[in-house]
Amino acid sequence: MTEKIKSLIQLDSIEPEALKQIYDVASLDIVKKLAIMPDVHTGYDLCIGGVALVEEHISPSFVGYDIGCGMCFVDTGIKAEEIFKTKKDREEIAKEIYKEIPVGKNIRKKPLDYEKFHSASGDSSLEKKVNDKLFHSLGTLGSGNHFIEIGKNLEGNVCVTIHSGSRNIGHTIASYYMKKGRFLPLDSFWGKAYLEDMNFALDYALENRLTMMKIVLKVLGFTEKEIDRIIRKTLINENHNHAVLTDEGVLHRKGATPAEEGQKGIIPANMRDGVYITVGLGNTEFLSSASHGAGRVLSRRKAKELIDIKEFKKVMEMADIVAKVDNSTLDEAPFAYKDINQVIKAQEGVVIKIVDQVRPLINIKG
Ligand SMILES: Nc1nc2c(ncn2[C@@H]2O[C@H](COP(=O)(O)O)[C@@H](O)[C@H]2O)c(=O)[nH]1
Ligand SMILES: [Mn+2]
Repeated sequence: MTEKIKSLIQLDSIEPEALKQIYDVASLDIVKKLAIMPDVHTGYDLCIGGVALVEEHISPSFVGYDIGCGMCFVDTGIKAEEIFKTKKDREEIAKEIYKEIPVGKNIRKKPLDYEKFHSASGDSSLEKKVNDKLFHSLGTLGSGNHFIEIGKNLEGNVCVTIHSGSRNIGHTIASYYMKKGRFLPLDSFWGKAYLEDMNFALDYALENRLTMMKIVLKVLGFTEKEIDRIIRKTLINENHNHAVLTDEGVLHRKGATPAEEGQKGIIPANMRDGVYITVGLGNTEFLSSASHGAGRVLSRRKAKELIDIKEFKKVMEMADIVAKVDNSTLDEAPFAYKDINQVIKAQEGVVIKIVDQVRPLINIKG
């Protein structure tokens, strides 16, 4: 069983609950291979930071509730000093983004255009539930650690990163299919239906992030033509929770950045340390995947209990980042996450190489 597991970090350094999930999953006959990323922590069924190659079956719980959660990034090519002369300029931009993009549990007052959901299950009550939220949820951020971050890369250019998923749409689809079984045969009615409906949620997640990206670029003062050019030339938009059909089996990523050879990716650290831009090395030993972040060291409850708000305010002020820094975001403080340097060290040169780094100037959270 252990020969199926390939881990980018020492197994004995992993929290016991996540380790139990790793052994449970690896013990299943239909699981051919399991790769563990350095940001691994306990998840639902398959651990977060787990990539499982499964024979002829697809698993709704291995993909998880936030189908298509992922990252979106652009480099505007414009120097930060040209857009932000003062801190006040950054505060104004943050205010404007909060006005234009619903965050937390909020959704849009006016619906946006999107293709209606027709479920492959044929279940009209599932369709209604999804369609009721579909058009008002597009271009909305969500809560927790979903974020919009405007930063400055190594060249000094303004870059934008967005972390969000398929909102309530993916959650509704995931909850529905999880009741149909832990593993659905690919050639069964429920297997085929889940695959199709999951793909709908994956596309929706990509569009959700892209919609927000266009709004942020508009708020930053770019014209439609400039926005099209920035997106055409520099966009990275990838899902880190998904299942993909491959010749070897069904590849499930639960919190892992796709890292096929030459594929660009985004690894976020935390609201102080920003993001890394990566290129995949296509290392099949680790199922062509990398970490999707730093990963938590403190649960939300423990973070609220243990982190000193004064310390949180101090480090964010020292880094000169415009952000919501109060009790509501205490569980998102940099100390709630693993040290990103260690996480990068565990995978650089093995599954990815780093090509850029972006330091935050503005951070938006729900
Ligand atoms: N640059 C930022 N990175 C952040 C922030 N908040 C969290 N994070 C990182 O993102 C991943 C996402 O994890 P997921 O399981 O929810 O997809 C997390 O592990 C952190 O490393 C932020 O505000 N800015
Ligand atoms: Mn995510």
